[in-house]
Amino acid sequence: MPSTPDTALRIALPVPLPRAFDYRPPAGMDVDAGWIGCRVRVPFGRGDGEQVGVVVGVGPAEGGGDGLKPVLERLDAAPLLGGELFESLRWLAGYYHAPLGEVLATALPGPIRAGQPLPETARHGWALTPAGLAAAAAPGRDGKPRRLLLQLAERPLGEDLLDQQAEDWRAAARALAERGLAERLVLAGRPEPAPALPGPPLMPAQAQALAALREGEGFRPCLLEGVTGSGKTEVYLQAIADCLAAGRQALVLVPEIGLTPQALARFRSRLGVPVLAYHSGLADGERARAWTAMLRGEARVLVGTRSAVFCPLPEAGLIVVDEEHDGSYKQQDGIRYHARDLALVRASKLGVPVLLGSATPSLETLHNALSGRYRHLRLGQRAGGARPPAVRVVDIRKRPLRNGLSEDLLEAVGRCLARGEQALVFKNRRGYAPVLICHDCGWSAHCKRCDAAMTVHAGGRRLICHHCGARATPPNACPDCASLALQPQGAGTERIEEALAERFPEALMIRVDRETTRRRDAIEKHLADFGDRSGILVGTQMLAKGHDLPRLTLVAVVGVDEGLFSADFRAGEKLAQLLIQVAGRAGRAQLPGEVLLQTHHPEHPLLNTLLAGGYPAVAALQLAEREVAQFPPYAHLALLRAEAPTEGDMQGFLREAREAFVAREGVQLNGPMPAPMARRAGKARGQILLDAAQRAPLHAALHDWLPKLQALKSARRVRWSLDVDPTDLY
Ligand SMILES: Nc1ncnc2c1ncn2[C@@H]1O[C@H](COP(=O)(O)OP(=O)(O)OP(=O)(O)O)[C@@H](O)[C@H]1O
Ligand SMILES: [Zn+2]
Repeated sequence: MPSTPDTALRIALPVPLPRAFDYRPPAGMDVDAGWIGCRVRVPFGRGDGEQVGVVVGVGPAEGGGDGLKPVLERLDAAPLLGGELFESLRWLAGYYHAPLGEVLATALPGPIRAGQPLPETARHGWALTPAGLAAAAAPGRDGKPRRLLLQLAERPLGEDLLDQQAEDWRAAARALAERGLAERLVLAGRPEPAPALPGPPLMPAQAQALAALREGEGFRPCLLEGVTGSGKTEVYLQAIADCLAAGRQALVLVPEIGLTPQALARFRSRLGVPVLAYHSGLADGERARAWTAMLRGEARVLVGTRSAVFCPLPEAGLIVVDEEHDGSYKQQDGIRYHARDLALVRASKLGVPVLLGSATPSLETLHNALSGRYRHLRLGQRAGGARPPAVRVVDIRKRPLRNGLSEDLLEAVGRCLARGEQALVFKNRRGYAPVLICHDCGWSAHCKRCDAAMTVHAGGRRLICHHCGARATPPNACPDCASLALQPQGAGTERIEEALAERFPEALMIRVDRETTRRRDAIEKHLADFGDRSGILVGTQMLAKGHDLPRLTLVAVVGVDEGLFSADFRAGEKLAQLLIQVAGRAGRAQLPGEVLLQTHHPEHPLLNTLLAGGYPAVAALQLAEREVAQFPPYAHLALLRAEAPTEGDMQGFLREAREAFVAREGVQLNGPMPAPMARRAGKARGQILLDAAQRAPLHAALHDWLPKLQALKSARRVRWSLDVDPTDLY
């Protein structure tokens, strides 16, 4: 459209205001729809403040063009956020009731958001210098640098190919560069496809799933429900290979702890094209490069965690969401989006299949599959001849326990070690023991700032609050009754490790939890050190998925009971998922596996259902309960959370929020009520829960409510947020 004096550019800025801002085009420039999706630099705020925003509209200025400030600079010649991605982000802003400017800022990698030019995405490689060639011809000491030197003597190699061969070539390359033997350079042309390793021939169920996926055209949401070890990843790999052969790009989302070097190496060795990784552990520049390489179509496959769902897919062919039930797909602050749900929306706008895989699908997804909205593909058996593990409940009522471990469990570990195999003792909690309790009066050590017990660490010498990180020294005597009978209650991983070491002093043992594995690759290192030697692994949920340990034949679960009784309506679903996932670590190869569940409640319906019918039976039971109670997926929720230094401010805001709510047919407002954890880090916390049988009235109600909340004076004294489809009610 030709610019008139009134034409304005509507710009979304990364500020917490739910509107776009009008600016005048730069002097003497015509603007048209081609500006939409481009970044611009604009004056904003007082003085010479500036912001980088994205043009979201072009048209007559609201209230005339007078007085509008001009755009300072257009940063992109062609739209950065075009077509589908832009539409999907608009959907996201609408659905989560978040300002579009903040959504766009969340979607863009840091340097791009900050207005930097798009990074260079040319492929880099390594080649030998003349000195390097001479060194390669001469004899030398063997080692990683030497092996790389000999490889490069044959021809220069791209970094993507080097990545495909070994994760740790960079240190060797640096060592060669420091000695002037090799140098990094830009490679011309497209990557030559590396030889892809062939996969095993598919089993009939896998072949059927793949055939069903190939059927039809356009958007096809599919649930691939396959028991652990049934070969879901093989199906993804074949589907991705199809997609690549058709000349299209694939996006694979994996959970936070699923993006292991092992997993990446499997994708890389099997696909024969560079596979980019995308996760929060990457440097900003690397993320910007991966994002841009997808935008330019140079990259064909990207495997990443939650935020990878924002990668451009101009030539999309497939989206895979592995372990679709995993909690890490939901962002728990800022814009509280669910990456799986956004993946579905993107696939539908892109007109491509989306494959949701899990052994333990979320009840939301399962409900969609059972009601026919998604195709339901099943893999009922383990691949490669592995049998499902035998599961046994160990009743520990009135049985003596050694540091929380029953004799049955210890004997099973002993038998496993005697066979020369590996045992995993799994506890869904870290720390030496959960709480310090006075055996005489019942006093327990609580965090001064949170409504939570502190956890005993370091063999009893330290208390840590796992909610705010506060540390304290345990008192010598009970502050309430002066008794000296202070005892740690319950068994954490440290204490289990101690108990096992006492019983099996000779056994090789490692503990894998957040304390021992701060770094992303630490688990891998632990497991590599362990190798396939016989021994005991003690761990928390970090070990529950993803890892393939062929000699692991016994999984013993301690502390099942904590998950059986909880206020959270999702607790049963989460416990069943965790038990199935951790049980899935046992007996994945040729050796048969055994699983022990140690509990005080052997009659609990959830455990019995799980034993008799596996996850599908538990899911059916839970779905029936949710239907009766009208919880998701049979109802839709939105949660308004508020926290403030004083109880009064928090309650005042929630009271006014309730008054500002306009009643709407089909939407129930519950509260204000205290949050399940009513104090955290010294702040009082409360909430209001909205529920509705239908989404539309819920969203209409939120749409009316939000501007009123923003206008409340009391809102300035609290921190508040709105969570659409909350996954936990804390
Ligand atoms: N058709 C097949 N023939 C032989 N072995 C197979 C076949 N498909 C998969 N496998 C092997 O079985 C094991 C499990 O397969 P895979 O990792 O694909 O399963 P999964 O369902 O993705 O596992 P998880 O439970 O970790 O999600 C792997 O070692 C894999 O190489
Ligand atoms: Zn605390």
